[in-house]
Amino acid sequence: MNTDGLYQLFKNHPIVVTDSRKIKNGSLFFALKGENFNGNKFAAEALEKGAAYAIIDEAKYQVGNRTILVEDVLEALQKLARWHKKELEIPVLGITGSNGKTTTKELIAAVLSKKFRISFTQGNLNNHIGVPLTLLSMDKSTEFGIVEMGANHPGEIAQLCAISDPDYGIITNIGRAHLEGFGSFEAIKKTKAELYDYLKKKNGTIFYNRDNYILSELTKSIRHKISFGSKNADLSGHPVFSPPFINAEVHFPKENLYFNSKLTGDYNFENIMAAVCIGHYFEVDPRVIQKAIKNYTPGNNRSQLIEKNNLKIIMDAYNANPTSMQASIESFVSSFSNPRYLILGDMLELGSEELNDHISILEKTKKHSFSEVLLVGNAFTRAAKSYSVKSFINTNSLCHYLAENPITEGAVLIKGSRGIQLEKVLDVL
Ligand SMILES: CC(=O)N[C@H]1[C@@H](OP(=O)(O)OP(=O)(O)OC[C@H]2O[C@@H](n3ccc(=O)[nH]c3=O)[C@H](O)[C@@H]2O)O[C@H](CO)[C@@H](O)[C@@H]1O[C@H](C)C(=O)N[C@@H](C)C(=O)N[C@H](CCC(=O)N[C@@H](CCC[C@@H](N)C(=O)O)C(=O)O)C(=O)O
Ligand SMILES: Nc1ncnc2c1ncn2[C@@H]1O[C@H](COP(=O)(O)OP(=O)(O)OP(=O)(O)O)[C@@H](O)[C@H]1O
Ligand SMILES: C[C@@H](N)C(=O)N[C@H](C)C(=O)O
Repeated sequence: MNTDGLYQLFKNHPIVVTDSRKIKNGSLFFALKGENFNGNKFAAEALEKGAAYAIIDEAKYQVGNRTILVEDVLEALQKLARWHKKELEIPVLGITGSNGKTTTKELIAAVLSKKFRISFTQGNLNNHIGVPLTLLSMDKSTEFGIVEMGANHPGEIAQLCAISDPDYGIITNIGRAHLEGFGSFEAIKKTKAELYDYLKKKNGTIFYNRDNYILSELTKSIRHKISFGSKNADLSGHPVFSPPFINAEVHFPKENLYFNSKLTGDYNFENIMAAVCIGHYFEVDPRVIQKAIKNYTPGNNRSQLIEKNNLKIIMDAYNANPTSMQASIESFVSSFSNPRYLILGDMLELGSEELNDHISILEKTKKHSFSEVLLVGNAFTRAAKSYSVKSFINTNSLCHYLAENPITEGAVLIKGSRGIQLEKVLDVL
């Protein structure tokens, strides 16, 4: 069946499900292939459980007339999403970047939802499957779409733009994340800039951080652009540190307004400014924007402040790369004095630069004084050999150590890649 045909089915059954364990009545089940399973095998089960149709790409799994055979299920899902976006005729804002995509997206969503009926990426569903699912969750009532786009290899943002067809875009920043898949910083830059390339071609509008040199350079040839930042920007403001939270004073044409947040980490200033700028552009009342920013509480181990026993814990264990780890440590140092502790986990997916990048972080930690630096993971353990810091092969070993040697007071930064599971440390603090 072609995309037009599928779209007719989708119009009558506008709920897309990709997991037979989570079937909804009357839904369309897309039988994806993944690392562990072949979704085709669950087509019959999905239909039994109430799916209206199952979209498959292996003829041997056809059952009756409610299995729809396509060439490639993933491709069919992506094409359907693109078709749907065109049919909806709503503006879509695309967000990519190395760090801060989800936080910025959540802040923008909080702001724009005060004026529009919006639909936006849930959690981190930002890849070649998550982006189509996000688009297909939008319906006729949606007035504005916000789509987060993630990448760990070259060309991926162009592919996601082709699916989501954004009208507006923002790159949060470009840093050294997922170097293993990209191969080089230049490749990261080129891939992220694919969002600008796409918008340039369709005369779309981009929002960018004027303080960021790389982004300012990349936007030079773009016509429709709106900047934010600390100076010389269309909307300027400056960070106001209220440790451990970061706030912003923003200079609107007629007044200066103060934006409180529940976000730790001074790097969140740019995320807040992005949301304020985009809200202002779409004419959300600045005082309404203030409230939206103030009410946003980060979750899922992203720059969270947790107070436990006598400790102030910055839980930042959702992900890590050289750029964000450096930003996190710097912000921690300017927020807290001793007693302060660093618990750092490996930064994953760095490829051949792994050892050097971990050593660089240790060099940075030497410039400040900490009550203790505790490291977790293979890369940090190798890097730590010539430093007087303790390292542990995994989080469980660190937990055993902390149970015997508790941290009793002060501030603790917990930062590491998702795979290191540093959040488990919270149980023993
Ligand atoms: C395909 C899928 O959605 N898989 C999810 C599923 O995995 P599972 O282990 O169950 O098996 P398979 O993937 O092999 O299964 C194939 C299909 O079979 C279905 N199925 C299985 C068993 C059964 O009984 N019935 C069935 O119907 C199954 O549902 C599959 O459809 O569950 C896992 C646990 O919940 C999910 O983790 C897994 O999700 C995959 C990884 C996925 O891609 N999900 C997207 C919706 C998504 O957007 N996920 C994001 C990840 C975003 C991310 O990491 N972004 C990076 C950058 C982007 C990199 C990109 N190149 C990439 O590789 O992803 C970033 O840094 O931001 C998320 O989950 O957060
Ligand atoms: N503007 C920023 N600059 C540097 N680091 C940041 C910035 N914003 C967030 N971070 C760091 O990145 C972590 C994850 O934030 P967030 O989930 O918003 O990023 P993301 O880009 O969506 O991540 P992912 O690619 O894994 O989805 C934060 O906890 C923080 O440590
Ligand atoms: C969690 C995932 N989106 C990610 O960013 N992974 C990297 C490798 C990390 O956890 O640091």
